[in-house]
Amino acid sequence: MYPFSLQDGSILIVTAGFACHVVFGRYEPVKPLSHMTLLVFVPGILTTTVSSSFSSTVRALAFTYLLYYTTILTSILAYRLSPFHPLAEYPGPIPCRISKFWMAWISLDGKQHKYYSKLHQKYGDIVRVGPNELSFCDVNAISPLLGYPGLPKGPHWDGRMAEQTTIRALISVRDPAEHARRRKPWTRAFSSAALKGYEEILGKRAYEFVTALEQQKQPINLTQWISHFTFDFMSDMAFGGGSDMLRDGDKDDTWHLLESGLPLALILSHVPWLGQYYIKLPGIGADLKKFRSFCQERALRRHHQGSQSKDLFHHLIDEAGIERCPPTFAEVASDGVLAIVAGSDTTATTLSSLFWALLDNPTAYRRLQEEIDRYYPPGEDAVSTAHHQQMNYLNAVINETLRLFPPVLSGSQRSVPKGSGWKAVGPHVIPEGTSTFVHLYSLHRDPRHFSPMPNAFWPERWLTAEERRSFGCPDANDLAKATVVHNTAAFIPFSSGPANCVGKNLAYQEMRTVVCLMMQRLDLRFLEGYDPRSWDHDLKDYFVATKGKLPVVLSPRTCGRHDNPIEGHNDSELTLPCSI
Ligand code: HEM
Repeated sequence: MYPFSLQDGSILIVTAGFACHVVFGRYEPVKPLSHMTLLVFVPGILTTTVSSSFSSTVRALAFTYLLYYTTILTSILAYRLSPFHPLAEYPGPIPCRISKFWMAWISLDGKQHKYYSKLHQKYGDIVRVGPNELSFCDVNAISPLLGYPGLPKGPHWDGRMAEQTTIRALISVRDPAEHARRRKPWTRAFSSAALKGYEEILGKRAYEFVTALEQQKQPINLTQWISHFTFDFMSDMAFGGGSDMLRDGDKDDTWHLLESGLPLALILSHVPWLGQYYIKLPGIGADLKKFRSFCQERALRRHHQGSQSKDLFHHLIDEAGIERCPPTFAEVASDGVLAIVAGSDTTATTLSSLFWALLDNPTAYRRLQEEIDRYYPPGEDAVSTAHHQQMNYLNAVINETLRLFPPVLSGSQRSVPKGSGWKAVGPHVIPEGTSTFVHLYSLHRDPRHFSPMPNAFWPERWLTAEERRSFGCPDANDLAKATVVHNTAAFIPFSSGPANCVGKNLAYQEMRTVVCLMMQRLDLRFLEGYDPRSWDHDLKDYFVATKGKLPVVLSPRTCGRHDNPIEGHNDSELTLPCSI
């Protein structure tokens, strides 16, 4: 080694730095041992080439590491910003193009959906939001990216589910063939026949929920009550019970564990290789780890108890013995955790947003109340699903809520597999190794698809002009003159294609049942002093949205039809169409 001059040694270090960047770019090593080798051992060995030029080993080490890291960083920076990068043609802010750490930083405050939305307004329908990632606000991208055969799930799951080293939850299975195999029991679990079987479990929980609400004499935080209800219901479905948050509150801190782990999970999804460190460090992500082991323990208990009813677990574990190759317990346990996370927070967010929107829009509240009173007058069983399909206004209110506040605000990632070459999305070529997603928040509020008032809660947009008239909308005539754009192809709150939300029908059933029962039996109003504008402000995007408080005052309805309990409230959104 000693014959090296400082110049020769430096050239060697710089060359090794470039080589290191190439290795990272091509093989994307994630294991800490690979990182140690490339980032610690290699420069350590290279120090010997320059040590004779320095008065001490410490100085030689400092020089080598500094030069090595500077070379790597310069090389990465130059490449990612250069016209030679495969995504060079796509516009995006410089920090996004340089590193995913930027998005990890931006997403910390839960406002990444707003950030992406601003980027789409500035840069257009396709934005480069990471060195190798594109966000789409383009209805024509839905089918190529998400539809059949679509693209496999993206690497963001590698970080999010890092501790699931051997068996992964369905949502994060990246191999399409394996994903299709794992999805089979889920599809059966949400067939029409299976859903019919869940009516009893749902009805029982919904009655408990609304009865408990009826007893509340003081103002309540409705989001918390709804969250506890959805959690109890999904626990019934996934683990045959074991949770009674409605009765006991969050005494085990479970809901807190679920939501407090979300910001870290989002960071890990932006920088997936960090996941390998997260699983090894005992203090990091304790809440996330605790929540997952809590669910796993419930799954184990449910497995030992055996079947009490045909719940979700019954189908997932294949208790009926239908599958030739039944899923393993490990697979089902990890899917049980998924059922709780995917099934409770999403519906809780939608239901909470729905009641917020109704209370903020008295005309919509009144119209829905009238419809519910027509189909479910006093004495009528409001948890029966018999009328759900005919209830156009109810379905319009749910869809309008999902349009404005999709619980997965920024959509779910896909990636163009390495070795596949590229993927065509209309006239655009998306090179292999690129991660992509359709940004739901931007797409759902795009005036090219939803107009007028793309940012306003206006359920009437989901009705035909004829239906609008049948509701006696005073705005119907004015709207007949306005151009109403309503492109349902751009409405994908449950994503799309072979890996979309498999629980969609259960979610609709649950939301319709709860809304009908609550509005049959309760009047709601905002607590005086509550500022409705805080809802949007408090809504945070941690892949699954989290929401703020919704303070409401409840009063039992004594007879079926009531005057609008919030008559006189300033209903600014709904006066707008008349002035178009
Ligand atoms: C309003 C309610 C809900 C919304 C808006 C929603 C939305 C979504 C979205 C956007 C995805 C990602 C799909 C993708 O990767 O493309 C997803 C996946 C999933 N959801 Fe839902 N979800 C809801 C309720 C539920 C419920 C009640 C369940 C029941 C357990 C559920 C179970 C799942 C599962 C298992 C997946 C993974 C599907 C797969 O990868 O094949 N979801 N959901």
